[in-house]
Amino acid sequence: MKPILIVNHLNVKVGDRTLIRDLSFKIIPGTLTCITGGNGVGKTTLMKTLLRNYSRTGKHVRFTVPRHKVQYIPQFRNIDTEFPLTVKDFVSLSLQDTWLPWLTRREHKALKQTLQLTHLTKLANEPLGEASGGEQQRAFLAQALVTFPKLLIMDETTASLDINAKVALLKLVHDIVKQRHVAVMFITHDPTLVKRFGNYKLRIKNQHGSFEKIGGRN
Ligand SMILES: Nc1ncnc2c1ncn2[C@@H]1O[C@H](COP(=O)(O)OP(=O)(O)OP(=O)(O)O)[C@@H](O)[C@H]1O
Repeated sequence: MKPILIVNHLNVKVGDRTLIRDLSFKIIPGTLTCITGGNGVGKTTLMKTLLRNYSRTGKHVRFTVPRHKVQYIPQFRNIDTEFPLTVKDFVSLSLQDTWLPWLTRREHKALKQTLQLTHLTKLANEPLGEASGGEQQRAFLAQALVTFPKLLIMDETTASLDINAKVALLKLVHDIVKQRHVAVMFITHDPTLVKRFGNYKLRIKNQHGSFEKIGGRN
């Protein structure tokens, strides 16, 4: 299957400091790749490097999909609990790329489908600030999914959740990977999640990355 992202002999740096050397791997559609490694090894910096070097022809980082088909959910999102933004409005912030101040029929359809997919339909008109941690994470996921990305990069979005909520979110992500045939790169410190939901694992240690298939999954 044609990869979405090809990384070839990439060095990842912050300033003059090299965090990861000679990294190579490929991401294919419909798979979940877990990125693991100790604190400070460069997982987040790797994701930022990939996005910063987005190119269709690059030697070290090459994407085969347009930039708008790659979405990133960052590690920290601050939500102002006082701000009167509903779940639905928050999710639609990724839409509205036309000059129209309202959503098109197609955008409405995408919004409705995505709210259903992420089990947020009932909460659509509730304030995001009042949603639980797990519900907010689903809203972040929905905001990224509403544009139908081909590659979704998630940076430890489960860090603030308890284990049951983490498993529930990853189960949902895993189902979406299969249903929408999207590729997900997911940074995590949690071996249980890697074992249970990952198709591939990229482990970063001592400035090197090892990329391997997990179990018998594709
Ligand atoms: N903008 C920056 N300027 C200087 N140093 C940075 C910058 N961003 C990251 N670093 C450093 O690069 C190293 C890797 O950071 P990074 O956040 O990529 O690690 P990580 O593997 O994602 O860590 P964690 O698991 O703790 O989130 C750290 O030592 C960090 O302090």
